[in-house]
Formats: sequence, structure tokens, C-alpha cells
Amino acid sequence: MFDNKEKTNIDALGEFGLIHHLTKNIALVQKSTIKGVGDDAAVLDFEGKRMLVSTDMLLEGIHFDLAYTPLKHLGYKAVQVNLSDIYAMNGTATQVTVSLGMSSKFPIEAVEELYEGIYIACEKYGVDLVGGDTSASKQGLVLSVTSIGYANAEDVVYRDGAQEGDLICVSGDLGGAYVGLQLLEREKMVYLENPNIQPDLEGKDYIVERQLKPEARRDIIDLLKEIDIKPTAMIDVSDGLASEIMHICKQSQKGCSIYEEKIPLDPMTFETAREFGLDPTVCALSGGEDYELLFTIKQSDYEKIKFKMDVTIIGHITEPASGCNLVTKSGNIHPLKAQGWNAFPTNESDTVKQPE
Ligand SMILES: Nc1ncnc2c1ncn2[C@@H]1O[C@H](COP(=O)(O)OP(=O)(O)O)[C@@H](O)[C@H]1O
Ligand SMILES: Cc1ncc(C[n+]2csc(CCOP(=O)(O)OP(=O)(O)O)c2C)c(N)n1
Ligand SMILES: [Mg+2]
Repeated sequence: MFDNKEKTNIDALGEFGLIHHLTKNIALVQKSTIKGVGDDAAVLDFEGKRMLVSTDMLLEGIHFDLAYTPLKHLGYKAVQVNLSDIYAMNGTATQVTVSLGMSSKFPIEAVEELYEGIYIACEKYGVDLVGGDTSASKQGLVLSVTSIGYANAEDVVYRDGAQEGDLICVSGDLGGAYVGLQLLEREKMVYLENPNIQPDLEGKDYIVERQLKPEARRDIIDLLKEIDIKPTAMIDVSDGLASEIMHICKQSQKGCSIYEEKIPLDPMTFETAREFGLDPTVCALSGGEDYELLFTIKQSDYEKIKFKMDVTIIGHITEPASGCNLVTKSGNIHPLKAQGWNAFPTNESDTVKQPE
């Protein structure tokens, strides 16, 4: 889905011409970028700091559907989901590389829109695009981003540092991206049945944005620094709260209690989930793509964080023997299921149904 109606064949530029066309206006902003696009490798200098590197790939049909994903948003999202991993290490993101596999029938105007989104994200977060790869693809659009960043050795936060008694915190609200996806999928079906009917997304901007235009939480990393908290463990929520807290607990060799009533849900997420006959709690636990930060802090840091608007305490870390549990609104205790979003579902029911 792209807005520009002109269609110039990529053959007009060729691979190197296209790369030049897409990257010729880059103005480097990071001190650590010594050499960006244009040689065999980018050259970066971090002056003795720890370097952080992360990669995530987005595939058409698996991670996105071009029927309702504007290319500009896709480019923006591809960068955000990768920056999110650097922030989840408590780092500063500084560079990205972007690799692209696409049909040679993809017009140049379409790639330009994709890159417009990529550049908007880079500019907003102050990162340099320093390289990538471009190839033809026979089956759909493939977009792979690598993000690079740094942190002082003593500031890096891993998944394995949670201690018994630590408080479990999450930024923002959860489940919105998943409910937004349900809405977009429904409107796609309506459109396919009758192309004269225009998509009805009125009043649903927030959850549609959560799906199409997520924001990596650099502001939370800044906030934690400001209030002088170093989390004991941290992860970003790409696969759903249940899967992510279980990663922290498994790697930290601990258990946890999460309180259903504390899970932050936006009212529009809640209402729309109900309209779809979905349990909003399940959307938060297993929906994914929220790109919020889930982290644990020492109890002694409670006073520093308790009034921070965009952080919610949702539970605590326990001894490993008790396992990972959800305490429901009615006070029942359910073991959490390790069921995040699965790119390799064996059957349909694997995709998002969680607890009873
Ligand atoms: N094909 C692969 N080869 C090597 N390492 C991989 C591969 N796929 C994933 N990983 C690594 O496995 C870990 C977990 O990956 P993943 O679940 O995708 O994490 P995230 O949600 O942060 O993207 C990461 O350290 C990632 O770099
Ligand atoms: C067409 C389409 N199908 C499914 C989804 C939902 N979805 C895409 S990626 C994702 C979770 C994260 O993907 P993954 O590849 O597991 O990322 P990682 O954990 O490696 O960061 C979800 C729930 C979507 N947005 N669009
Ligand atoms: Mg990954």
C-alpha cells in the first residue's frame, strides 16, 4: 500500500543506482559514525564502551500485510522494533543497517515511501543509517534491520538479573497493537467482500497506531536514568507479556506473580477487545507487538517510581519453585503459559488463545 501513483521501474536505476538514490542525502549525526554507507563495512568508534547489536526481520505475510500497511509506516515500524531491543538493554541506539528483499516489479516510488518512514524514525531517534543490502525477492517483501548502540559496562541490563522480591514494572499499556491488528484484518475482509465499502476505523486511531506506528520507549530509559534506577532485569514486549516475563524468570531462575487487575490496558483496547469477543487480559498476555519495556526493580526503589505516570507495577518476583503465575481479578491463581506470538504456528489455535 503506497500513496504515490507514479510507477518507475527499478531497472531505470539498477541496484547501485537505487542504493545511491536512497542514501545520497544521509547527514550523519552520531559522533561514533566514522564511515557510513559507501565502503565494504561501516566504521564505528565507541571509545571503550560496550557495543550493543540486535537484528529483527519483517516478512510480508508473516509480520505485515501490505493490504493495510502503508509502506511509510512499515519503514518506521521496522526501525522502531529494532531500536526497542537496544533500549531493552538500557543502551543508547546510534546506528541502523537496513536490508531489503523485494520484487523487481516494486516501483521506485514505493521504495521511496518505505525509506521515508525509515528516515523519519532515524531522525526522530537520532540514529544514523550506515549500511544494508538490497536484493530481488521472488516471494514478497523482506525487511531486515540491524540496530547498533552502546552503554557503559556497568549500565547494561540483562534478562537474567531479577531477584526474589523485586517489583515487576511495565511501561505504557498492553494489548493495543493486537486489538488494532484484529480491526485492520476485519476491515480487510469487509473490503475484499465488497470493494465499494470504505474501511471504518473511525474513533479507533489509538489502537490502529499501536499496530502500524509503534514507538520504542527511549523516554523510559531516560526516565530511569533521571530517577536513578537501574533495573535488575529488562526485556521489551514484542511477543506478549506472558512470554516476556517468562524469559526474565527462566533466565533469572526465579518465579513471579502478576496481578491481572494491575495490567495496564487502554480503554479503547478494552472496549474493542470486548467487541471482538476477546478477553482484554489475554490480548495483553499473548497479543504482542506492544514494544513497551518490562523490567524488574529492587523494592527499595519503589518510592522513586511509584508516582511515575507511564510505569505500572504489575507484580513481583518469587522463588523459582512457585513458578510463573497470574493472580486473576477473582483471586484465582493460574500458571502463565509460555505462549507468545508464534511465527511458526502448527495450527490456527496456536496463534493467540491464552488462559481460561
Ligand atoms: N537465526 C539466528 N541465529 C543466531 N541467533 C539468533 C537467531 N535468531 C535469533 N537469535 C538470537 O536469539 C535470541 C532471542 O531472539 P528473539 O526471540 O528474536 O529476541 P527478540 O525478541 O529480542 O528479537 C537473541 O539473542 C537473538 O539474537
Ligand atoms: C500480517 C500480520 N500477521 C501477524 C502479525 C502479528 N505479529 C507480527 S510480529 C509479532 C511479534 C513479534 O515478532 P517476532 O518475529 O517474534 O519478533 P521478535 O520477538 O524476534 O522481536 C506479531 C504478534 C502482524 N502484525 N501482521
Ligand atoms: Mg528477534
